[in-house]
Amino acid sequence: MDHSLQSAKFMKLNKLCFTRSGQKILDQIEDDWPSTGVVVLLGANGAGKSTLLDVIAGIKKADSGELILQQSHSKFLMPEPAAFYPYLTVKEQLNFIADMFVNVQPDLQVENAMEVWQLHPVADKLTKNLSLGFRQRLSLAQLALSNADILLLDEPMNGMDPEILSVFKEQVLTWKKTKSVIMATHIMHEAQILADWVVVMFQGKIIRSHAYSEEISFHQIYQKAIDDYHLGHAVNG
Ligand SMILES: Nc1ncnc2c1ncn2[C@@H]1O[C@H](COP(=O)(O)OP(=O)(O)OP(=O)(O)O)[C@@H](O)[C@H]1O
Repeated sequence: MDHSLQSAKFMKLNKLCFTRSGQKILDQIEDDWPSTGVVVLLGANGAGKSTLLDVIAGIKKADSGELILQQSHSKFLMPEPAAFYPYLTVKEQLNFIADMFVNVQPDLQVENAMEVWQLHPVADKLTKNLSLGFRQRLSLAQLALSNADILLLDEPMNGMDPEILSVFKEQVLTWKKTKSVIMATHIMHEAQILADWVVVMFQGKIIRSHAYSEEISFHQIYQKAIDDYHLGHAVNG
């Protein structure tokens, strides 16, 4: 574990709230996250992970509270499900993203992204006809082309075959040296290999958040966080 991560905080979540139809989807979210490395968000279905990523990305606006970044940063979200222009081919979709984000040698960078994420077999396929695994690859290729320094990944490992999963892990380990990678996932045993920081969400709240040390599994951290939360509630109640 890199202990410098604990001091080099860069993103402050200050009492973020997001309520819809009377449900507190984000309930006074408060936390500080490090400037580089991988922050993993764990939580049951409906805990609020995707909503939090959307608020950080700026796709959803919190009803109250604020997100404070130490400097200005570019952000790029890999949403779940992945979203593309349905009638563009894979190659056209990547060229479109490169036009927006890539200043230097866009053709070369598109080619490189296609190579890394093994997209050549589907280069001329319409994005609407891609399988789940290839949609994830294309979404990750877009993320790489964005050159953003905060990468927000919502369930990135869904549908990946073992070969592309190992490419994914290799890429994340490279990205995390210089970028902040914030990832929501249910695939705990793979995520814990990549993590520097772990966050557990429950019913719109962050109930645990700390630097991650490999001595203890995500499964144990998650279970203990939930147990302690219920115990705290029982004691307080
Ligand atoms: N715009 C909205 N209007 C009403 N309810 C919403 C809205 N956005 C999210 N929700 C609800 O907020 C809750 C949290 O959803 P969210 O997708 O953030 O959870 P999650 O932790 O990502 O879940 P999962 O693991 O299933 O992806 C869910 O109950 C969802 O139905």
